[in-house]
Amino acid sequence: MLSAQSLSCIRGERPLFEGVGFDVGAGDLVHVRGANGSGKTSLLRMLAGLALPAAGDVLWNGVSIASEPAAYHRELLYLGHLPAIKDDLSGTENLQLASELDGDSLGEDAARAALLRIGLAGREDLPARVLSAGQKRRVLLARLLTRRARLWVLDEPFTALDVKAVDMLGALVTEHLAQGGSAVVTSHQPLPMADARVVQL
Ligand SMILES: Nc1ncnc2c1ncn2[C@@H]1O[C@H](COP(=O)(O)OP(=O)(O)OP(=O)(O)O)[C@@H](O)[C@H]1O
Repeated sequence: MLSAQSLSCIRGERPLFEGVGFDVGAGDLVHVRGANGSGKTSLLRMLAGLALPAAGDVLWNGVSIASEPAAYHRELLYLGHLPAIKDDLSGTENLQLASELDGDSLGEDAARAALLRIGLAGREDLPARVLSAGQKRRVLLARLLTRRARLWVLDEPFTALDVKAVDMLGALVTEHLAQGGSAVVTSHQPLPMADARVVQL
């Protein structure tokens, strides 16, 4: 269970938000909403342990994520809103590299299978630099298939996706929740998945 407790964020001199609190248990989906610049990405970076709150704390199963970061990161999959993929590497290589950075090992066949399922058949070996924006995002999203994590923290995952890919991602999140996973998602659009709890910044 993830617990955001009275989180405050200050950027420069400006308080962005304060007193933000919510819990995310097994099977829960939280939709973080707010205008451009309201602090959604800043909040998600705090939840991922990549930024410290000005006040408040983030707990995972009752323990501050700052005190046991390694244990927390094994349970977490954070996908930022800019495609964090290497342009010179193919989709397959990008997935394998991401897995290595997580301390795991992903076989080439498994990487290819994930890319196939995410709709990139025939594009597996192209350098990411020649992929379209939506295809690059699909490479990033393929990590949802190749890495087991109980908590998904996804920043604008629907950006640049076509209608089919939006449905596919919605189905992946729904499946993850049905298996007892949890997810925190930012999106300017209503989510295609049912029963999201909205946190408004
Ligand atoms: N390191 C920083 N120093 C100063 N200001 C920052 C820093 N990082 C972010 N900001 C500012 O904090 C505000 C919130 O940024 P953030 O990316 O969290 O917003 P957001 O809600 O995700 O926006 P969007 O909907 O446009 O993606 C913005 O005004 C941004 O310019």
